[in-house]
Amino acid sequence: MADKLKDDCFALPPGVNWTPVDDALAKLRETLPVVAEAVQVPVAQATGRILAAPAVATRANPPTANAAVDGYGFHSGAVADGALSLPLVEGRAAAGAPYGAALAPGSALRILTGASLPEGLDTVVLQEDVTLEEGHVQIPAGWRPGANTRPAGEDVAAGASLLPAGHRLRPQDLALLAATGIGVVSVHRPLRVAVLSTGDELVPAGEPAAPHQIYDANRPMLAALLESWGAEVVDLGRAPDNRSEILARLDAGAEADAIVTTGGASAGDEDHISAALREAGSLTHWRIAVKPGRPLALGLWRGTPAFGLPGNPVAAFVTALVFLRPALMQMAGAGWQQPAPTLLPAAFTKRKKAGRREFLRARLGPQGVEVFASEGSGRISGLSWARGLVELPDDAASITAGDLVAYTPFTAYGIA
Ligand SMILES: Nc1nc2c(c(=O)[nH]1)N[C@H]1C(S)=C(S)[C@@H](COP(=O)(O)OP(=O)(O)OC[C@H]3O[C@@H](n4cnc5c(N)ncnc54)[C@H](O)[C@@H]3O)O[C@H]1N2
Ligand code: MOO
Repeated sequence: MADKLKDDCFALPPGVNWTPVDDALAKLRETLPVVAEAVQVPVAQATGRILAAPAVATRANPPTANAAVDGYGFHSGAVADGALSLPLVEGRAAAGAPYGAALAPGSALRILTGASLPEGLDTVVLQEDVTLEEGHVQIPAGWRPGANTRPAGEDVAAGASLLPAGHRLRPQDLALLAATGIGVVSVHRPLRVAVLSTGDELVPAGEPAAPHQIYDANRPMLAALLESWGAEVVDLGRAPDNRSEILARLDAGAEADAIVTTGGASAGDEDHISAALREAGSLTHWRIAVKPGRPLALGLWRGTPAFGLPGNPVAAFVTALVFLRPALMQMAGAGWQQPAPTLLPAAFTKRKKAGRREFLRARLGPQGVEVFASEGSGRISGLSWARGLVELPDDAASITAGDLVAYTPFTAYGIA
């Protein structure tokens, strides 16, 4: 009957077991182990790497009490309150060049920013606030004992916990490790992830293409995503829709820690990825109740986790963020990472059916969260337009402008 046929490429066909998003995520989280071993690397090479052990300060920061400004120092306990005229001793204290003796009570010393405070000096007056006359420093009233000094360890005490295992090191973390005496850190080696595009129609970017051919958009996108998540990419290239060719590439990918493919995840005659995983008896999940991305195929290929992402670039991108990223982060030693969305007012109207979660390309505008004009899964331009995703719940929903919706910026998915 014609009225049973729907013009809806996202309709959930009856009689199929659709796995809810949360169930598929929970299964990945339960089953995927940490596979990246710990290695020792110099701090200067550790940005983007994941700590394999907690980092503990081996030294205080700052290691000694020191001057916060360029000026003149003295001991507050050895002088009266109010304006002072103190004899200036010879020499000075500078960062890296300590004074090397105790300062005589009642005298003043030239001291520069970062210099360790010598014994007998606990207060520094800014050089702009004093005058020098006949070997004396004239200090106006109003100075405070201890002014312009930084106590030892005010930032970090020796032995303090700095960062937990599983933390991904950022440039500023390298400063913290270096400052607290750490030269070498224990980090997980990067995960090696094999990437394969499948489809007879695919041509690499920049090459001549016949009208029936399309450019391989997924592989550069996925390789860049993986790199920004700290993985090393093993490029398996693109395979035609040929079973034995695809099996050979999957075998090559099994040398890596994980395999990511796009295309051939659905149920068509040329959908070899889902068929290969099914025939190997290792397809653990297929058909997720999600839009876009429902033909996501999750399984093992010769013991290596394989993520068969859908071919449509929008579906490949969304499933990479939602399923692949937390899974790889866990395997890499960073722990399961699912960003918590922020509730923000919608600047759109939308009705959705029950039974599947939906992710829309979104960005923030003056009226709230805007969504891309089309939900088409081949509309790659919407990925560049967007700054994040809106996640609509599994249940039916009717959203009108001003309703709160769950928005997650791409930055929370580790994309700059
Ligand atoms: N009978 C059914 N047909 C389809 C279903 C279904 O459940 N039943 N699901 C639809 C959905 S939803 C999606 S998403 C697609 C994904 O299917 P595949 O993973 O098998 O992908 P392909 O058929 O190979 O390709 C889909 C589409 O994407 C283009 N593509 C593929 N690879 C790339 C690439 N590397 N760069 C750019 N574009 C690519 C390809 O040319 C196709 O246009 O299946 C629906 N069909
Ligand atoms: O899941 Mo398929 O998501 O067109 O878009």
